[in-house]
Amino acid sequence: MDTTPSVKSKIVVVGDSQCGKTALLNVFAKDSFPEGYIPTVFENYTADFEIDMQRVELRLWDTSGSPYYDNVRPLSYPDADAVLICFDISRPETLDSVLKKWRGEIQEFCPNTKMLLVGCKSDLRTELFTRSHSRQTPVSYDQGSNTAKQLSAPYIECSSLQSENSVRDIFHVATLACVSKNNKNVKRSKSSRATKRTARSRTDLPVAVTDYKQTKAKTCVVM
Ligand SMILES: Nc1nc2c(ncn2[C@@H]2O[C@H](COP(=O)(O)OP(=O)(O)OP(=O)(O)O)[C@@H](O)[C@H]2O)c(=O)[nH]1
Repeated sequence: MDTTPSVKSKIVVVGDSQCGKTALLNVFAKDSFPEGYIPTVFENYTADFEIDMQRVELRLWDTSGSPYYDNVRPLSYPDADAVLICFDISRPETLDSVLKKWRGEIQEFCPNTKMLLVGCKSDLRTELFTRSHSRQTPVSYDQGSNTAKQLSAPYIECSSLQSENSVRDIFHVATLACVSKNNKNVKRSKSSRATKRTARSRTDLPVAVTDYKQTKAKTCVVM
C-alpha cells in the first residue's frame, strides 16, 4: 500500500504504581500480556499505526508510578505529543491521584501536551470481583468520565488482560491526538482507516472517544 512519509509521535504513559501501564504497552506493542508484576523505572517501546494512509511511528514511554521516581520521571516529558494518564478501575484512589498528582505534574513539565485519561483493568469492574476480592467499589464509567471532563481530555477504558481491541482503541485515540497536533491536514472520515500494523478500523469506539474525534485541535493545548 502506498503511504505518505511517516511521522513520528511520542506518547508518555503515567499513572499510579501497578495501575496497568506496562501491561497496556506490552499488549499494544508486543501483543502479549506480561506474566507477573515487575516494577518499571523507564522503558521504551515502538509501534506503527496508520491513519488516512499516513504511517505514524509511535515512540511509547513507560514510566514508574512510584513516588520514589518523582524526581526522574519528568525526564520523560520533553517533546511528548500526548500523555496517557492511567488509573486502575478497581482502585478508586488511583483515580483520585489523577487530579491530585498527575494533572499538576503534566501541567508543570509539559503544559502544552494533550492528555487522555485511561481507565485500566475494566475486567475488574464486576460485582463478582467486588464481592470476593475488594471492599472498595470500583470506579464507574461516569466517575472516570467526570474526571476526564475536569482535565478537558477524552476518557477511554480498556482491559489489557481480556481485550486487545480495547487496548488498540486507546492508541487509536492517542494517535489521532498526536496527528491532529502534528499535521492539521490529516482528517478522519467515515471511510478512513486506522490500523496498528495490520489491525482494522474500529467502528464501536465509546461515546467519549467519538466525541473526541469531532474535536478539532488547532494547536497543542491541554484539551
Ligand atoms: N485483571 C487485570 N489485571 C491487570 C491488567 N493490566 C495489568 N494488570 C495487572 O496489574 C499489575 C500491575 O500491572 P503493570 O502493568 O505492571 O502496572 P504499572 O502501572 O506498569 O506499574 P508500575 O511499574 O509500578 O508503575 C500486574 O499484576 C498486572 O498483571 C488488566 O487489564 N486486568
